[in-house]
Amino acid sequence: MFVKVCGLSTPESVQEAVDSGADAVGFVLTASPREVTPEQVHVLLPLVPEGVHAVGVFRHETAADAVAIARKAGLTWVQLHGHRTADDVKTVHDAGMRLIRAATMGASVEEFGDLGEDLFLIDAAVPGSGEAWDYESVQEKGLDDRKWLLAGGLEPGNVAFAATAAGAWGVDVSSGVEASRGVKDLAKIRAFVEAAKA
Ligand SMILES: O=C(O)c1ccccc1NCC(=O)[C@H](O)[C@H](O)COP(=O)(O)O
Repeated sequence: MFVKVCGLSTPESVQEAVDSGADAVGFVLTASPREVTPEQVHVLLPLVPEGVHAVGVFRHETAADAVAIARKAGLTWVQLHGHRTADDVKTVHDAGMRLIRAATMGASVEEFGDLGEDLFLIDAAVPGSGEAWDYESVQEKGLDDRKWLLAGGLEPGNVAFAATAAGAWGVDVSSGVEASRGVKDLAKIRAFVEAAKA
């Protein structure tokens, strides 16, 4: 099970995610209680070993702006929330970067299609809100062999059930490993990664 821990902003939380075995870590470079600057990401990046994807997360930015900010931060992966098109995927790939494209269950049939992204993510209506949803309902979307991540309201206690119910290839978490909004709980990060990997 691929595991991404998102919304990291301190050396301790990045180190804990990496040591716990996370496959990817996310840095929120858009308006959020978890927002970090490209300069902060630069300081945190040396803690992320080769093989663990470091991802810049964006919501309202254009793909071109996201690429520019990610480049400034030293990142080669971007995660784009919101309505996105094949042109956005091309913009990211033309920049030599890789893309996690995020959608919600309310997205159109086209948005649920494979637009060429490297990973697809299905999230709650409001990203980073900690809201759980009907994970099993994804099964009706026919994602079959797609590489996709489940997100929204996951936590150490429900990740195994949720990933199984949804048939997810991987999982992504932020709120469920926090002590309070924007403040990561190191023990919860470890418990989450262990539960997901188990
Ligand atoms: O974390 C945010 O505040 C955020 C803001 C804008 C776009 C994306 C954001 N976060 C994305 C993530 O942290 C994950 O992809 C996912 O939404 C986590 O959901 P949850 O575990 O329910 O917080």
